[in-house]
Amino acid sequence: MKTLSETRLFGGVQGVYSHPSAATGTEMTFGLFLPRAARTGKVPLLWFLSGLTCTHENAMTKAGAQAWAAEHGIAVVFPDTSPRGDGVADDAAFDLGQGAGFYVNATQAPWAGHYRMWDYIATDLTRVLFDGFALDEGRQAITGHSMGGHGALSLAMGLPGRFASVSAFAPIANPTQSDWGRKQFTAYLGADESAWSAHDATLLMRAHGFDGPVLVDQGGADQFLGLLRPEALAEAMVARRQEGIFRMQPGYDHSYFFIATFIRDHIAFHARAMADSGGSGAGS
Ligand SMILES: N[C@@H](CCC(=O)N[C@@H](CS)C(=O)NCC(=O)O)C(=O)O
Repeated sequence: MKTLSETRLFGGVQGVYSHPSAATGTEMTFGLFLPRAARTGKVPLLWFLSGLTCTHENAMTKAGAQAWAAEHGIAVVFPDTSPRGDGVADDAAFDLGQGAGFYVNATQAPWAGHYRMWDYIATDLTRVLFDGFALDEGRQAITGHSMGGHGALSLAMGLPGRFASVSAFAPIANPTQSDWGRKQFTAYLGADESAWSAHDATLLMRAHGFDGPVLVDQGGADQFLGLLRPEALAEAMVARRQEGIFRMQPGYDHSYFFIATFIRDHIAFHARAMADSGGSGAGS
């Protein structure tokens, strides 16, 4: 692992690091905020998965998470959204290829070689984080925005027991029924739609839900509402009797201004759930 930068803020440290990933076969960059408490003991970890076109940097610099993470004594990791580099397949469209990994393991050419973002998050980056930093593997939670909200919800429901809580800002909530999903799943996973359902938050919610609290915020003036399909997830949460809160926020769009407005609530929500979850030890 290489340290690219470490900068003091809110009494903690905002680091940027890179490391070789066996999952993607590339060098990957991530941001990690460690609160002051990490100097003397292991702290809980919140994952923040970003959306289309983002690198590790967007949420790290624009979401405003660190002030509240420092207050609650929790770390926040900001992973990249895809493998990158000259030897990595790409597409001219902003919603496919580099910056648009969709948190799946691609099985189709030309993507299968490097686009393994599920394994990257679930396994590779997990080991780098818990082996390299003062983080409590038994206290993890996950959030994300848009494509990253899709990633957070599908990883949380796909890896039962791992995350104490899950939240999302304007998630791509029902990708198997949206052009933000069908296009990418066809490219990465192939035309057989049976391989897609493990990556659709609405279908996962209908099938088994999440064993813990869920918080979803959606802007009412989001320019991508038709692609995000929040109503499908909200209906599935009610049908499942899922513990959780779905909030429509009138007037808010899809931007980081929306995220920055509500991030305080999400950090407090996850801090509470991770404190309740026991911690120290058996993270899976
Ligand atoms: N560039 C796209 C929109 C991409 C977009 O809105 N990306 C969101 C995530 S889905 C984002 O976080 N962008 C980066 C940023 O705002 O910093 C378009 O023009 O339609």
